Amino acid sequence: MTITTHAPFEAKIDEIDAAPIDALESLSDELDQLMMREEIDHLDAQIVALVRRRVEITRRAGLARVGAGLPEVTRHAEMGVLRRFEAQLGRDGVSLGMLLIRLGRTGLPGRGK
Ligand SMILES: O=C(O)C(=O)C[C@]1(C(=O)O)C=C[C@@H](O)C=C1
Repeated sequence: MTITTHAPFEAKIDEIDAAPIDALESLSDELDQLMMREEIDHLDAQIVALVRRRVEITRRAGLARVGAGLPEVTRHAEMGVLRRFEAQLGRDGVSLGMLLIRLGRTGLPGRGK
């Protein structure tokens, strides 16, 4: 079970409760920023989990190919990945796709090949 604490929010809400009316706008902006920060952190954690999962699956696919006597790498599939990333994200998408493909080849730090 994951326990999430919202201490920064609670502290901010207490501050808003106690604030004079003319300070409310800037306090509410700070609250928006805290909420956005929390969402960004949450998205980053999801991205990391997805990258880990992708590495695991692509390594398994590579090992299966080797087990079947095929090359570990399939350039055709890699080009398809890069084209899809480019279509969605442009040139930086290609860089991101290459990074993901490379992580699949090298494995994650501390986990061996
Ligand atoms: O699509 C596959 O078959 C994969 O193994 C995945 C993947 C990738 O990272 O996208 C990994 C290695 C291959 O060379 C091609 C593509």
